Amino acid sequence: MILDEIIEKTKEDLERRKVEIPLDLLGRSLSSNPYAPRDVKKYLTSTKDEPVRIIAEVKKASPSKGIIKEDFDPLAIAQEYSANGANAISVLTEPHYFKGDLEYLTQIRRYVPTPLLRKDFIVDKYQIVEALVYGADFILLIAKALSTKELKELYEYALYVGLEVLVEIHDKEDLSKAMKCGANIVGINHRNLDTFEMDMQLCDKLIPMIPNGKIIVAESGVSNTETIKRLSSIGADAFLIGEHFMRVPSIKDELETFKNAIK
Ligand SMILES: O=C(O)c1ccccc1NCC(=O)[C@H](O)[C@H](O)COP(=O)(O)O
Repeated sequence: MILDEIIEKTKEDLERRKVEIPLDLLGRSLSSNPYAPRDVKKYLTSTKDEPVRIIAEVKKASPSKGIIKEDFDPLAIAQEYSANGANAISVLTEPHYFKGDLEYLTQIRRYVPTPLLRKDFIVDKYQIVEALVYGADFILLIAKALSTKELKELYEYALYVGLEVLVEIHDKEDLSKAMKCGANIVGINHRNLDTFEMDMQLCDKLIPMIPNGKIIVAESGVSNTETIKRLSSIGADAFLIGEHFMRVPSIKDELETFKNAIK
């Protein structure tokens, strides 16, 4: 199972990083951290004036597609997203399967004003402190990868250090975990992270089960305005889009089209 494999590798790497830079040392660098996390909820909540919110992803590769973008310049991509109306930017930091890097967060945070998501497989408080130190505003927690207790502990720790959390779900059990931890931002991932199968009808099943007042993010496989219009009409606030933006000839044109899907 690919998700288990990624988590296993993540834990191995983590043990090494914890020896290289122990948590207290990592935490100490926060006293000189120039980047306070922004409150991302206001950036991701759909409003009458700006109904479609976009989290645009900086994504070089993935387990399902291999290398997606050969000539990959994370800063240039993030600058283009920011200049053309992305409400947040998702930065993949997992190195083995997505060819990401934690340093991308810092590079982008230095020059780009848009809020940043650390998109990784977070299983430990150490990674949350890293997210803060490297310049993220919010993190991803994948319900499928964590027990209810782990999810709640990591969620509360993230909020405690000032980071918001996107809690990702794929089925009813995940949703139940997300609600138990009190998630405010719920991401519905159309992609099954073990089989890579896409279920573009998943929001239709899960959104009606989510209590009012939550910010809902539709994740993966979004590549046209019809999907954005349809999912917005049933309650999606925001859309997390990676591969599609990596492959289009003009990010500017595509972002503009998606942002104006509802008028
Ligand atoms: O993208 C994958 O192949 C993948 C495989 C296993 C675990 C996670 C995976 N992707 C992470 C994501 O959730 C997506 O990068 C994100 O939702 C954007 O999806 P897309 O627009 O389809 O690139």
